[in-house]
Amino acid sequence: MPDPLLPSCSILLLAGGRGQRMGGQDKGLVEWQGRPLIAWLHETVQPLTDDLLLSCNRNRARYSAYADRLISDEEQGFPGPLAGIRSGLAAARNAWMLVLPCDTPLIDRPLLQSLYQTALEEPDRPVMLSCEGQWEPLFSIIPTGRQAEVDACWQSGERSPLRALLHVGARALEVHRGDPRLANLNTPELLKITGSRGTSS
Ligand SMILES: Nc1nc2c(ncn2[C@@H]2O[C@H](COP(=O)(O)OP(=O)(O)OP(=O)(O)O)[C@@H](O)[C@H]2O)c(=O)[nH]1
Ligand SMILES: [Mg+2]
Repeated sequence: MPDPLLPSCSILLLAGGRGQRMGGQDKGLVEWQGRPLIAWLHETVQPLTDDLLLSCNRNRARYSAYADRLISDEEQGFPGPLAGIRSGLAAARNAWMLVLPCDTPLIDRPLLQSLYQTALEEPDRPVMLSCEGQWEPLFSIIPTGRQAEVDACWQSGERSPLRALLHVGARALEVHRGDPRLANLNTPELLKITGSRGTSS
């Protein structure tokens, strides 16, 4: 395997949700422009890492094509994305873990590389995107050495990824509101957008 473009960085694709706004469908497997949403993410991130994790709570056989390893939440009943992050931090083999949601097929490598460069500046602190002041905790890089603190947050009852990451000192990488790369396809209506992927290098 060639050297990963983001050295020492595991990647966690979050696809463990209920998909309620999508009528209960497993959102990562819903098709957009002829392919499952997760396939677009996989194509973008696969060359970046030597440790690609995917968090799912259903359809493991289908998801196995899109990751090196699958993980699931410890608790049943879709306890929320922080459960996936927590399991990811426990499984990740590298010093950092990049977190991404499964429903953002327009995300590109330059943005992920910017997030990574920002993480390198202060290696012990998480970084998350912020759209003109609105934090986006599911677009983040977390030092895996902070796992015990995130876990302690969870054990104390915290379920918000944002509050958990702020608790461990997260800082922001600012992007413009409406950056098309962050388009989040949560509903059947939004799936109709025909954004172009351009080149993903
Ligand atoms: N592991 C895990 N991931 C989750 C869970 N809930 C949401 N996610 C993931 O977190 C990301 C953001 O969540 P949403 O966009 O709200 O997705 P969702 O929860 O499946 O959709 P809704 O039910 O419509 O809210 C998606 O990539 C989800 O797959 C969960 O309980 N466990
Ligand atoms: Mg949700």
